[in-house]
Parts: sequence; C-alpha cells; structure tokens
Amino acid sequence: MRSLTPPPGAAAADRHPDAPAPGTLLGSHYRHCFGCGSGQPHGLHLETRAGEGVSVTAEFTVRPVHQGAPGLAHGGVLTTALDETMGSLGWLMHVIAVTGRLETDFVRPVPVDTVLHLSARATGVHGRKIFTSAEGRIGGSGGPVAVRAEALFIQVKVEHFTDNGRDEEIQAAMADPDQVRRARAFEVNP
Ligand SMILES: CCCCCCCC(=O)SCCNC(=O)CCNC(=O)[C@H](O)C(C)(C)COP(=O)(O)OP(=O)(O)OC[C@H]1O[C@@H](n2cnc3c(N)ncnc32)[C@H](O)[C@@H]1OP(=O)(O)O
Repeated sequence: MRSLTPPPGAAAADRHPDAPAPGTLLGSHYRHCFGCGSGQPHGLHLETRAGEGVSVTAEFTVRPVHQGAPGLAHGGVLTTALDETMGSLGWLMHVIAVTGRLETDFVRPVPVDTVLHLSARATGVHGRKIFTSAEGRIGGSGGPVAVRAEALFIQVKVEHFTDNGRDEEIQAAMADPDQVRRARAFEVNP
C-alpha cells in the first residue's frame, strides 16, 4: 500500500502569487465536469472558494439523484465531492495535476438535502507529487464530520488531456472562442 503521507524531505505547498484571494469563488473549470459543471444536470455543482495558503472550502448539496441507499448519499458520490475539492487545490498552486490515489473514510451517513461543507488543503509536495487531505461536515463548517479523505495528485502536462481525451470533447474545448474557458477546460491558469 503506497502512503498518502508526505515523505521526509517533502516541501510545503506553495501558493502561487497570482492565486485568487481567500474567499474568492473559483467557479467551474469546465462546464461538463461532473463535480462542478453547470452542464451536468445530475452533477454535484460544487461551489469552491479559495482559502488561506493552499486550502479551499466547498459546498455540496446532496440531491435525490445522488442517493445510494434510500434517503442517503451514495459513498462514491461523496468521494467525488472530496476528489473535486482536493483537485481544485492545483488551481491555487498554478499546476495541472490529476488524482493518482484517493482514500476515503465514511464516518457517518449523509442524508439527502444535507449541505456538506468541505475543506481541503495541500499537506506537502515531493517532486511531481502533491499530498492533500479533506473532510466534509454536515450542515456547516462546525458540524459533525461525515467524510474524510487523503489523496495524492500527480502533476501532468496538458498533453495528459489532449492526448487521451475523446477527440470530440477535446476539439470542442479547443474551439471555444473564450480564451479563459479554453484554458480552464484543461485546468491551465489563464
Ligand atoms: C479543478 C480540477 C478538478 C479535477 C477533478 C478531480 C481530479 C480527478 O479526478 S483527475 C481524474 C482521475 N485521475 C486520472 O485519470 C489519472 C490516471 N492516471 C494516470 O494518468 C497516471 O497513472 C498518472 C499521470 C497519475 C501517473 O503516471 P506518470 O505520469 O507516468 O507518473 P509515474 O512516473 O508513474 O509516477 C510519478 C510518481 O507518482 C507515484 N504514483 C503514481 N501513481 C501512484 C498511485 N496510484 N499511488 C501512489 N503513488 C503513485 C509514483 O510512485 C512516482 O513517485 P516517485 O516520483 O516518488 O517515484
């Protein structure tokens, strides 16, 4: 089992000087992203804000389409919310990174209609590896912890997406006349 704890010699994560100020809503990076995009009717529609240092907060409202058991959120959906929240940390560091490994603890059940308050931070950087952790609390930032996760993100080049994504979506994203949207679809800071 490979560790999700930064190894000895890992550096602290660096907030990019041009990172959005704490409190700024980051907005969706890609309209069709299942985590944050407005173009996904059943998506999570996560709203993420920059925090201090390399940290973010996010809110996810659990809707009936997110059920696993009757009236309860599906665990995989909750993991997606954690993944998306930790994934947006790269935005504050101005790096492109994808999830390599993610481990979730499900601490308590999360009913439909819950507003899950998520927070995530980068815990260290080692070469291309970015170590992160996150938690989700029920009802507010002081509410009971429902889920916790640790994840390892790995920095990649933009070709990770352009070489591997389905051609139809890659072409559509690259043809977007809006330069900012075009860049953000590939997680590149404009
Ligand atoms: C705002 C943005 C929101 C984003 C949405 C949320 C994020 C996502 O869900 S991204 C989608 C899910 N992730 C993916 O599809 C990634 C698929 N995997 C891959 O493409 C590749 O395996 C990739 C890029 C992660 C790593 O491959 P590669 O670039 O060849 O790296 P590689 O050289 O093997 O490994 C680099 C380092 O990472 C480590 N590593 C790689 N994979 C893992 C893993 N699964 N677990 C632990 N360590 C790993 C290696 O051991 C190596 O460590 P070291 O430098 O100490 O030797």
